[in-house]
Amino acid sequence: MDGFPFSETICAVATPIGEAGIGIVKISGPDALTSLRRIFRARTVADAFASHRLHLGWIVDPSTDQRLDEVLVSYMKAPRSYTGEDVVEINCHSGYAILDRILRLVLAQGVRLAEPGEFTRRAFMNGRLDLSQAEAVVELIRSRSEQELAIAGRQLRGELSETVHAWRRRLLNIEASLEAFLDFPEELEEEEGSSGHDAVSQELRDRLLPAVRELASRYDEQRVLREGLALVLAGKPNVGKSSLLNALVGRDRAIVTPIPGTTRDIIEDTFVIQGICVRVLDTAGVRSGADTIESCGIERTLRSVEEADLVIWLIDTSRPLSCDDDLIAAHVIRRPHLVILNKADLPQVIGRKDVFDRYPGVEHAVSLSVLRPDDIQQLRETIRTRFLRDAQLSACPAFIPNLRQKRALDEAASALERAARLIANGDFLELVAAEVRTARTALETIVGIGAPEDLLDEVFSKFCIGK
Ligand SMILES: Nc1nc2c(c(=O)[nH]1)N(C=O)[C@@H](CNc1ccc(C(=O)N[C@@H](CCC(=O)O)C(=O)O)cc1)CN2
Ligand SMILES: Nc1nc2c(ncn2[C@@H]2O[C@H](COP(=O)(O)OP(=O)(O)OP(=O)(O)O)[C@@H](O)[C@H]2O)c(=O)[nH]1
Ligand SMILES: [Mg+2]
Repeated sequence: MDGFPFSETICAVATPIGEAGIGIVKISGPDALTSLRRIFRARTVADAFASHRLHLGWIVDPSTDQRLDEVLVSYMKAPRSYTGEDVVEINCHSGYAILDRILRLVLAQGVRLAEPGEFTRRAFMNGRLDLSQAEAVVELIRSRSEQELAIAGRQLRGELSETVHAWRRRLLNIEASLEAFLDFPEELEEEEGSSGHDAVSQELRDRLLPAVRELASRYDEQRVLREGLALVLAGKPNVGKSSLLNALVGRDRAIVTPIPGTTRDIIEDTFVIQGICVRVLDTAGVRSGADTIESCGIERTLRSVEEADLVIWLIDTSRPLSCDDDLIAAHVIRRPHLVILNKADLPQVIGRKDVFDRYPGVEHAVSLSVLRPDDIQQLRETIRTRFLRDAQLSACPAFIPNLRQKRALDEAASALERAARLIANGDFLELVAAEVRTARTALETIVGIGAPEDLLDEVFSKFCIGK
């Protein structure tokens, strides 16, 4: 990546590559307009390229003068653009060959291909958005549910940034007071007594610390709203796990056969219950004496059970319980779980009592047939009320930090705690000041102030090309 301010002009396809109504090739940097001029013939012969207007014309191959595609082009002159640089967008027809051809024509003008997230990284470097807003852009793109979208939207609008900036200003004020105490210790003692200390100590311990902690705690409490609920379907072979996956997501996602051991690997899909995303994992049936491939699958199943927010353990009630069920039970009971007594439509060999007697740790069991749509509807309702209610109730007012932000908040909280303790013990103010500074620096990484290169690399590597 070249130095700031950037001298290189970058380009990328900003839309999914494939057949679609329109595709966009985006160019940003000092040579954006010059490179466009070489490959664009406006329909009307106006030489001046008005900024923030759409221009209709043709993309032409300058070496052959062949017209390739009729396009609409926009030019956004610096600094009034997304990146803060000169930006050109070519709105062409979308298809593999045409997008590839236009992109290569742009590259041939001395423009280089953008790295993932590089447009947004430039926007960040030019002060168009801060780091938490840049992260919000990715999270907005990744959102699959109303809830995720709402959180990303709040972050993009700068809600987190405002909170962090307000805390930062207060910490800067505290640092200034501490400096003053250090420079004029006699004034502090004579005129203010220890009240100066008290004010600082109260501000740190009673106001800032609880606020920072509260925001950090939302990550653990409401992570499901941000990341979705990880739901794992587990059970012996042939109990109906894959049938349940298909029923929940409403399409034929996994292969279903009467042969036990059909699913060998983890199959993942998502569905949404009342605005909350549920990531559902169908797994290989657990049984002893399986072949090598199947055993690997079983190992994966047990691992995913450990990581699940909720495990649905399916039991086939038309067959007796066995030692394979005991093995599954041992893993499932330690996790939040729901037992499904499946195949209720068949003659029943075991009942609810058999399960509760054999596995005292089981908390909740529902009897149903995965083949009946009404039963699936009922199951969605059970998942919602039993496992998502808390999340939904507390959803509306609160912003929820992501993992990176939570770590920064934790770091700030620890430093604030140490600072408050030092000042209460009457320790050296230099030490207090150092902790306050540590807290401030941790908070600053959230919005990207003084963010080191590798942090930026990490954040922007999550972006797609063309963003
Ligand atoms: N065609 C297109 N659609 C798009 C984008 C884009 O880059 N191109 N966006 C890309 O993500 C999003 C819109 N976000 C944008 C945010 C800021 C600016 C922008 O030009 N900001 C200038 C102010 C412009 C003005 O003065 O009116 C600025 O911040 O200085 C443009 C798009 C979604 N849709
Ligand atoms: N009668 C009846 N058959 C069911 C029910 N649920 C699933 N089945 C049948 O049971 C068989 C096995 O279903 P799958 O969904 O493939 O079972 P699985 O648990 O994914 O099996 P493995 O992938 O082998 O672990 C299929 O023939 C399904 O049609 C049910 O509620 N009632
Ligand atoms: Mg299966």
